[in-house]
Amino acid sequence: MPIVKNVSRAVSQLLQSSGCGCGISIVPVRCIGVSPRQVASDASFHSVSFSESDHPRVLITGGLGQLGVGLAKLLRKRFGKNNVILSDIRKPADHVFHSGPFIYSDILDYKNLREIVVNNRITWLFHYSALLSAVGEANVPLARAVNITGLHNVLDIAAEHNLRLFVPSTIGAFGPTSPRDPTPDLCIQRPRTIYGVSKVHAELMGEYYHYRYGLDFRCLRYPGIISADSQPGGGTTDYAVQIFHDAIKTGKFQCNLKPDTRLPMMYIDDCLKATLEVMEAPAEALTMRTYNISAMSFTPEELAQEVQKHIPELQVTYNVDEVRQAIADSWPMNFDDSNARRDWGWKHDYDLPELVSTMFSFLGSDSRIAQAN
Ligand SMILES: NC(=O)C1=CN([C@@H]2O[C@H](COP(=O)(O)OP(=O)(O)OC[C@H]3O[C@@H](n4cnc5c(N)ncnc54)[C@H](O)[C@@H]3O)[C@@H](O)[C@H]2O)C=CC1
Ligand SMILES: CC(=O)[C@H](N)C(=O)O
Repeated sequence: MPIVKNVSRAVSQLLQSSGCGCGISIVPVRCIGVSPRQVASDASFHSVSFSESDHPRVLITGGLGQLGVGLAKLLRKRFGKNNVILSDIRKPADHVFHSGPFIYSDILDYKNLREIVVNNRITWLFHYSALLSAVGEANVPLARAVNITGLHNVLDIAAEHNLRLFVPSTIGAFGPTSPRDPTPDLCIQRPRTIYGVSKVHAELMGEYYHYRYGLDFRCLRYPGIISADSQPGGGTTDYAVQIFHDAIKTGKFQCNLKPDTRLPMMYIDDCLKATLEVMEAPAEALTMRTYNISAMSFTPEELAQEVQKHIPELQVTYNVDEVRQAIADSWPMNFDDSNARRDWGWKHDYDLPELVSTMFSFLGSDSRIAQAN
């Protein structure tokens, strides 16, 4: 009890003091009573620290989705295979399992997550677990648990163990009352999906932990991400990946959004590059902790026209999914990422033509419909 009283006193002193509390290390609420920070400072398990020149020890949560395996590949190239641990609640494919360390981790299991961080001396955490926009609307209680309760676990563990924490946000963190063309970093955010609400919550909680506890929180709002070797996990922008597979396999594509629905999009290599860059950026360069990043913006019709330059026989029809269409109609059409470009030199490499030709060279023009017939 005396410890709790002392911490409470410290908290109330901080609350009464002016300013943001940057640099003042106060334990997050959950740690009161159980935090290793209350163990004597010479406790050996907590005394290991890494110098600036050492590689970070990385954990990726939700790493078996569309983005995590590619992120692990990039980070392993940079920091060494064994310094990057992929985790998820799903069973990894053989090639993923054999490509580097993998561990089971359910982000809703706080103690297990903490154990993984401690036992593996994790210093950087990329928190990718989430339910995306369309699957989130189909299962709101699960989306609320994973995207909000799971985030709370991650934030507390990251603050408790002084981790550098990356949490992706999304164009879906904006809503119908946000300016949509373009959408700046700071504006009204009233999303109407559980996904969007949970991501605004993540942005705000991460920034709060940064100012309140000194957590090194970094966040990028990703556009819809397009990748060739991984499937999207149930979002509104999934059509922009599916069109390539269907064009190659059948020469026909049925789009679930209207032809003129404009959304910001990005090739996965640009997305992962930005993620590593913002994590490596010196803290002094970051005037904000949550940034929009942008590359291109297109409609299904414009994407189909670009794809038809490679597969002219592609037939596109439209069968609108009302849920996805309503979501898309409330999201940004163009994303203003000028702050990211100014602060840490963000620059994308792929515009629409490069994206489409890269997707086809990756997916293999050998398997084109023309040859399948
Ligand atoms: N892919 C995209 O277009 C975009 C993605 N993002 C964000 O990037 C992150 C990664 O996205 P994706 O890889 O596309 O997502 P995804 O839906 O493909 O993968 C999410 C992963 O989270 C895992 N997961 C679910 N419940 C879990 C739990 N209780 N514990 C641990 N893991 C759990 C799933 O098994 C899945 O492998 C997400 O936070 C997403 O919101 C943001 C904007 C765009
Ligand atoms: C843009 C995203 O966050 C995701 N791809 C989705 O469509 O839900």
